[in-house]
Amino acid sequence: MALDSKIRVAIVGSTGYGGVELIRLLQGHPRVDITSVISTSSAGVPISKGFPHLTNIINQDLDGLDIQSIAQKADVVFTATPSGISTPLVPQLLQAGLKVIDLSGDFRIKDGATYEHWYKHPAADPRYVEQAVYGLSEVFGEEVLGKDFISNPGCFPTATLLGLVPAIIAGWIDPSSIIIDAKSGVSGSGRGTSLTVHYAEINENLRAYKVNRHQHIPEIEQVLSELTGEKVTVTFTTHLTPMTRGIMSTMYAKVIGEHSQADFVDLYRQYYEGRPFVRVRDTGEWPATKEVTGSNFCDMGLLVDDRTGRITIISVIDNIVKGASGQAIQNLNLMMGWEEDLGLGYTPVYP
Ligand SMILES: NC(=O)C1=CN([C@@H]2O[C@H](COP(=O)(O)OP(=O)(O)OC[C@H]3O[C@@H](n4cnc5c(N)ncnc54)[C@H](OP(=O)(O)O)[C@@H]3O)[C@@H](O)[C@H]2O)C=CC1
Ligand SMILES: CC(=O)N[C@@H](CCC(=O)OP(=O)(O)O)C(=O)O
Repeated sequence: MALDSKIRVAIVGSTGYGGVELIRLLQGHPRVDITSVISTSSAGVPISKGFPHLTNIINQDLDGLDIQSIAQKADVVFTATPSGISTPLVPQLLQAGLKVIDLSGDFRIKDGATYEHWYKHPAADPRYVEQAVYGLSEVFGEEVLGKDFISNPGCFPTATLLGLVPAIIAGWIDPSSIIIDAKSGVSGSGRGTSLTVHYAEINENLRAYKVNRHQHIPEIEQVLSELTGEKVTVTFTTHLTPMTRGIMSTMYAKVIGEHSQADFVDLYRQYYEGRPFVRVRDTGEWPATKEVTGSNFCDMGLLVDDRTGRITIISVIDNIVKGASGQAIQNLNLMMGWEEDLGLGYTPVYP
């Protein structure tokens, strides 16, 4: 491919939050042309009809979902579809010769029985689950290069794993002691309405949900188990907060060995050196969700408590950007061998 040539991209689920965000971000990408935006419910309608903020930005009608048509129009497909939809869809796209980046949870969990236990519907064909590369960019990015099929991580696992991985790999925290307390804005649950995200239910309210049964628990445990070589289980509680975007993951773990606060900050900065999207704060400074809104950054702070022997790590992301569409584009860049941050240089929107 010539240096200045562009690849053609299609988006399935382009009327959802993840899909619309892919359009916003990809419009600024120098090596991508969006050639098909796909909707099962609004085919034939101009995308700007439902999303007036895209008027003059993308001048296209929504296409219906047709595999052969996608294969003619595109080289790469993002599937930003609800859980269960990608299971039969992605194999068809791959068989048609397309490269796929799937934003759903359908191909993240390597063990089919575990997937079915947590997601409550049938697991995907194990051959495709095996083929999928888990695209937590800063940790497994090297495995993404040249691959055809990337399973993009979940939003909570992205914030949480980026906060835990350096200490876990170094063996500086006890894997059996990890407790994670996470909060999300309501856009994390997608564009479909439900009583829980009704304004009167969420405004000025804070609610824990899916306690001990969240589908991201096996995803976090799978990665930590792979990295430590032992079976890791975590306590993980999610909360819904009255904000539109943002995830904050607060993690606690027992420190192993004699490692000071300065040692931990050095460890994290070294691990993420050269990675453009992770920013480790100075001691005593803590990130807030607004400091990453609209961007692909993951900001984190950490503090060792000598009194309890525990460390507290706080990590924030924008759930739709680094937690979904931004990381998916980061994976596209890594897959194609481009600069990791190509087209992703967005400064957070503040305030
Ligand atoms: N929102 C977030 O913060 C994050 C989301 N994710 C994951 O990304 C995926 C998309 O999430 P999100 O955009 O929030 O979800 P939304 O509910 O906002 O959008 C999903 C889209 O999928 C399309 N769709 C529905 N049924 C089908 C079908 N049978 N075939 C093809 N397309 C279909 C719909 O569009 P239409 O009816 O027009 O076809 C809909 O707009 C999900 O798997 C989600 O779990 C992951 C990380 C974070
Ligand atoms: C606020 C909110 O409801 N968030 C969703 C995130 C869902 C998601 O991203 O699902 P997959 O990654 O599994 O596809 C949740 O907690 O279930």
